[in-house]
Amino acid sequence: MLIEFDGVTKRYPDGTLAVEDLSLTVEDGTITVFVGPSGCGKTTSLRMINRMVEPTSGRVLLDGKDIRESDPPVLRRGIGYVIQNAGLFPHRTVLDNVATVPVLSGWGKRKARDRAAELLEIVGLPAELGKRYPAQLSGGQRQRVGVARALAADAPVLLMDEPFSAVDPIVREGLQDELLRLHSQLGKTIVFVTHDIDEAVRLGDKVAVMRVGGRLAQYGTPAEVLRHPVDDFVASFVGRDRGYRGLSFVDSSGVEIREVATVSLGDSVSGSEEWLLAVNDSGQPRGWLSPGSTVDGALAESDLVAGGSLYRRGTSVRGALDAALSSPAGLGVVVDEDGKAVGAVTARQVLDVIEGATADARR
Ligand SMILES: Nc1ncnc2c1ncn2[C@@H]1O[C@H](COP(=O)(O)OP(=O)(O)OP(=O)(O)O)[C@@H](O)[C@H]1O
Repeated sequence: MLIEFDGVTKRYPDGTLAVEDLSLTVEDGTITVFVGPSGCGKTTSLRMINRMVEPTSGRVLLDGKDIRESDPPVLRRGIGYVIQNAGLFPHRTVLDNVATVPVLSGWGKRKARDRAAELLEIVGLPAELGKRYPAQLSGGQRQRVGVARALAADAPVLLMDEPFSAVDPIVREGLQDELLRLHSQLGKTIVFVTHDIDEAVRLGDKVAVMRVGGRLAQYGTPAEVLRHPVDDFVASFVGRDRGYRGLSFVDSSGVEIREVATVSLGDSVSGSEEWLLAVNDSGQPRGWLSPGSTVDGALAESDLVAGGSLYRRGTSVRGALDAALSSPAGLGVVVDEDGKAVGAVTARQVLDVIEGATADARR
C-alpha cells in the first residue's frame, strides 16, 4: 500500500512544532525508515499514519485516499503497530495476546488462536511459549510476540516504533534479520522509526533523515544518504564510520575467489607449509590449522585456530573485507548458500575492487 504525506504539519496544543511541512511517499511493499535525533518528530509522523495523532494541516493518503475519510478504529485494524517493549497485555497469555486483533475483528476464538499459533512459528518462537505470560519471556522473545501480534490482522501496513531498541545488540541483529526475512516473504509496507543510523541503513529500502523541529533533512536510499549527504546536519548524523558503512553497497562480483587448501576433520596432517582450512563432512569451515602443524591420527576441532567471519558469496564487499581481516590466515573464507567453503579472498583483492568502485563513483 502506498502512503503519502502531503504537506503535513503537526503543532501540539502547547505550541510545540513536532513536524513541519512533511511531504514524502512511502512506496508500496518497501521498508521506509524514519531516523533522526531524539525529539525530531519521528513518532509523531508515524502516528499520523494510523490517526493516533491528527495533523494540524496537510493530508496523509493511503493508496490515494485521505485517511480522514476512514473511521479511526477501522483504519487501525488495517495497520499493524509495534512499539518498544512490545506493549503486550501482561495478564493475557502470549497466544491470547497475538489473537487479540483477530478476535476483535470477529474471528471465532478457536480460529483466532490457530492463527496466533501459526504466527508464533512465523516469527520463530516455539509453540510452547504460547502458554506463558509476557513477564516469563526474554526481551527479544517479547519483541517477537509484539511483531506476531501486529501481523495477526494480516494488515498491508506495519508501523514499527523503535521496536528493537530495548534489546542488546546481538539480539537486535537477530530481530533485524528476522524482519528482513519476514518482509521478503510477506511483502508488506513497513514504516520503521529508529534513532540508530546503523539500524536504518540495514533495514531501509529508503531512509528519511529528520532534524529537530520536525523537518525532513534528506530522503533517499541508504547508499545515497551515506554517500551524498545533502548538508552538514545529515553528514554529521550519518558520520561515524560512514565510509566503512558505505561498503555495504559496493558490489562484490569483481572480487576474485581463489582456491584454498583444505583438510577434513578426522584426517591426519603432516607439517603443511601453509594455513589449511579445516572443514567438516558437509564442507563447512570449522577453523584453521597453522603452518607446520602435524596431527597424528584424527584432526579434531581442538587442534584448530578459530576462524574469522565468513563471507557469503555474492553479498557486499563489507563482508568480504571483514572476513579477510578477521581471518588468522589472512584469507577470508568464502561460503555458498549452504555454508560450504568455496574458496578464499585476501584483503588486498577486496581493497582493489573497492578502489575501483569508488573511482567509478567519482567519475
Ligand atoms: N502530546 C504532546 N504534547 C506536546 N508535545 C509533544 C507531544 N508529543 C510529542 N511532543 C513533542 O514533539 C516533538 C517530537 O516528538 P516525537 O515523539 O515525535 O519525536 P521523536 O523523534 O519520536 O523522539 P524520540 O526519538 O525521543 O522518541 C518533541 O519536542 C516532543 O517533546
